[in-house]
Amino acid sequence: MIELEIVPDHESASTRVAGWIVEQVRRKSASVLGLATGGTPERAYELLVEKVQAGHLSFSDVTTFNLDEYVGLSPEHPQSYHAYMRSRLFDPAGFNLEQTHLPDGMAADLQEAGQQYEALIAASGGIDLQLLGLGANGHIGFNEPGATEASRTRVVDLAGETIDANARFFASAEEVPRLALTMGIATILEARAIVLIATGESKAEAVERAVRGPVTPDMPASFLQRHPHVTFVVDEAAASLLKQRA
Ligand SMILES: N[C@@H]1[C@@H](O)[C@H](O)[C@@H](COP(=O)(O)O)O[C@@H]1O
Repeated sequence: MIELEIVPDHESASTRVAGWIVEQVRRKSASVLGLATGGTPERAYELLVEKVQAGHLSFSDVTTFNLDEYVGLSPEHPQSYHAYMRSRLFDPAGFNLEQTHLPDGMAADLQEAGQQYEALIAASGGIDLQLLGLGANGHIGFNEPGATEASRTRVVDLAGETIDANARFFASAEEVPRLALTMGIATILEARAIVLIATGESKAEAVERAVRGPVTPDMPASFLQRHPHVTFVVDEAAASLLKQRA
């Protein structure tokens, strides 16, 4: 069952999601957080940084695991998810980089890197709270349509629409990597709690199909229906089709 929180706009969705993370860390300082990239969670990260800088929050005992990374981009590449996380959250919120983990998209053996990532997550005790964004095509992490419920951290081909959607962060679509290393659906579903943030009209169809549609690899986010503690925080625009067809 997916729980829905419909809020007016992106700002209130960001506030809600940041609040969720704050509550988790206050309840358990040594929380293991699963983190997401993309444009949607940027504001939530900003709000968390403000709290840390004001002395109201500390991530000093937290461990983090990110969902995914492009294959072939070094951590220094400005569009790598390593760089994204360092600039948006890890550096300004005072993380020690040893607390943070992202898949190694530069590994010589990517399959082995995926297995090692799974082992690290397991050794940490598992993810307490996983933050997710949502692709307009229904992807979570980089689990594109076709991803199976049993999938684990592995190399995937990016869908054409994902390459086009993410081209805005690169000089051109040609520069967007074609491959990524991503946690699988099974990896994500093992988190104890999941919160997904989706805002804007471009996500409305994916939200509606994920929440109401059949559970199918065609809509990877629909697998979240199988998780006992998952909440979607969506703004009015992203909830528009849910409301229309209610
Ligand atoms: N791999 C990421 C996802 O983790 C993210 O949730 C999604 C949506 O991105 P945005 O928030 O920019 O719409 O696409 C990216 O490609």
